[in-house]
Amino acid sequence: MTLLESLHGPADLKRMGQGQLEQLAGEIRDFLIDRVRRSGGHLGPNLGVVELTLALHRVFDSPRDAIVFDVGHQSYVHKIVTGRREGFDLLRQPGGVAGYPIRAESEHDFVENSHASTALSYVDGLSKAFELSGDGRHAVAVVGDGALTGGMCWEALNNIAAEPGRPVVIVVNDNGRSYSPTIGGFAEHLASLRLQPGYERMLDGGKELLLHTPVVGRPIYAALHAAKAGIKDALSPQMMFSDLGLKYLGPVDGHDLVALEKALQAAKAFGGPVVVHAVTEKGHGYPPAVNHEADQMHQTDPIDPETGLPKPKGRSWTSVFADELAKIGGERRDVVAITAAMLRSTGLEKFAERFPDRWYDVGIAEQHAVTSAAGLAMGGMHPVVAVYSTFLNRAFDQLLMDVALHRQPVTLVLDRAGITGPDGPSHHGMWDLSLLGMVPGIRVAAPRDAETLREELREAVAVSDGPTALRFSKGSVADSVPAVERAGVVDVLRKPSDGADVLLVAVGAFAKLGLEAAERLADQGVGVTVVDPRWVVPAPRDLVALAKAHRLVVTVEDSGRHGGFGTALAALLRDAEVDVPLRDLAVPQQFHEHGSREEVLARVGLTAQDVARRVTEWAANLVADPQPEPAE
Ligand SMILES: Cc1ncc(C[n+]2csc(CCOP(=O)(O)OP(=O)(O)O)c2C)c(N)n1
Ligand SMILES: CC(=O)[C@@H](O)[C@H](O)COP(=O)(O)O
Ligand SMILES: [Mg+2]
Repeated sequence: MTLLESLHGPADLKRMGQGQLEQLAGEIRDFLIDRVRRSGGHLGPNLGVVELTLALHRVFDSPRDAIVFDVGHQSYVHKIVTGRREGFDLLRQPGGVAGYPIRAESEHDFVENSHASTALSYVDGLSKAFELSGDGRHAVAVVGDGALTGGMCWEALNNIAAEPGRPVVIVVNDNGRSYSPTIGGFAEHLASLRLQPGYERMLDGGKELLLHTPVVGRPIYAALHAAKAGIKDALSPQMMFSDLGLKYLGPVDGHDLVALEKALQAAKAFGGPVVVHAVTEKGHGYPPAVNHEADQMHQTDPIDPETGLPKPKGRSWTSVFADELAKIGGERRDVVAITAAMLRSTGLEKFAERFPDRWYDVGIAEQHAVTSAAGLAMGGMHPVVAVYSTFLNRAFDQLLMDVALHRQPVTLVLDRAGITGPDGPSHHGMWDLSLLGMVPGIRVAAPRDAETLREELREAVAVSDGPTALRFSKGSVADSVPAVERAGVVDVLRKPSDGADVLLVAVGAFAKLGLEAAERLADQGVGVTVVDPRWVVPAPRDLVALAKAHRLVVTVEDSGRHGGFGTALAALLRDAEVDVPLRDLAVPQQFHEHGSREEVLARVGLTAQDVARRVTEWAANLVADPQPEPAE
């Protein structure tokens, strides 16, 4: 039996000797590589925290002590240590362990939200609760150097530093990268600390020397020890943490189990807020990850054992956007691009390569990204801010009050809109249409294929009197879906020659799903007109006339139902006093567990078969008359 097989919980870990721990770390690395190559996932980040996680669970007593992982994508080792090794056979799949902490999975898991920069706020709150309950529990945050570029971290630090008696342990997992190298002044500060390896060791060495120097050694040591704090600050680089009043321990080699345990024990005993600065390497122990030129396998798809590379996928929505924006950049010098630490994965890399002085990486700081964009727009630029749909939530007030209130020409490109899949409930892009529908003056497009993405992106960056947004799904771009005719700004995708009772309005990537449903319904004798509104906020008025010419309107969208497109179109028809019944099919307003995109869509009833079945039910209830008004 391997040590990994004998590991059923943190207690087993605490009984292991140094040699066993080193062996266990190797077995865990082999296990991670094997499982993640098969299922996909965050291989790089988790290989980087093997020793750190083992040390954390040996020094602290989870779940009595709360260990909170920021983002949570680096919690695989934590899951292995807390008895969930078997669940990795179906990592990020239904029935297997999630790729992030899940409270229902284990009492050792505290935070499920994968949005970055929250861990310090959680441990601030937890430590206050532990202090009030007086049971001496520790609140420990594991926060990456990337997450530390998020504003919430500094809001939390401002509070944590104000309470010198509150035992908060902040473990900075510093591997120098988010996806790509972490940017900004703070990242440079951390780097300067990394470059002062073990000035603690230097101080300890001086102490040993003096204590062994006869006669004069001890008095000199005593004098220096009394002045240690001043000496240390003089020797150590200017440190933000200590200037904030936080005890700083480090930098510590994040792959040295002994050093890590020593630092964490000191932090645990300190009795106040303390930062342990662990220097780690993303992908550590696996050269294909360490040397991975783009992002050190921050997130890898399943790897083909034949080629040793991720399995090829179709052309992505992101790549279509990337190419078109780069072309636009050559035509429009005012167009600039902003990323929140996700240059490649949001498709801005090509633009950045072609226009090196017209793009900005602001760190994991979506709020700052949007308001900075408002500033760029006020200065005469047209910023394109590319973020994943779910992360726009973070910057809603900035969009509403810093961009839209000032009618600034900022374009948001929302990748991963709709159900994403393996990254679970906090990653599905199901909130953007509900949020954007509240923003006065914004115009939002939902392209259905590559051609409409190109067209609607150009239309968006041509708008100069207010914000615009585009939303498209994760993964491979939909096959081209041609229009058979236009009705104003609306594309008609299917129009039965013998008329139709049902108007099916399919939003964005769901155009193809709408057409497939219409074919199923035609086989059952139900006539369906399928249209793509293209611009979905505000709902286009051309849909009013189309609705009047049918007996039932059905909308289908890859977005949350509450405040979605269906809700908006129902309001438009109501205001136009059109009393054709409308039924809206959308993502149920709940948190949806991980699975593949297809599995989750099937789970929530958004397949062509589901749509056809629901429309059949609704069409069957249509009264015999009145006949629809003739098309205008
Ligand atoms: C608000 C928000 N924006 C973007 C992301 C996407 N994201 C996931 S992990 C990551 C990088 C995190 O870097 P770091 O905190 O240094 O952790 P590491 O991967 O290096 O362990 C990013 C940008 C996110 N999870 N949350
Ligand atoms: C943890 C995180 O926010 C991302 O790394 C997430 O896994 C999205 O990955 P995709 O880029 O594959 O959608
Ligand atoms: Mg990092």
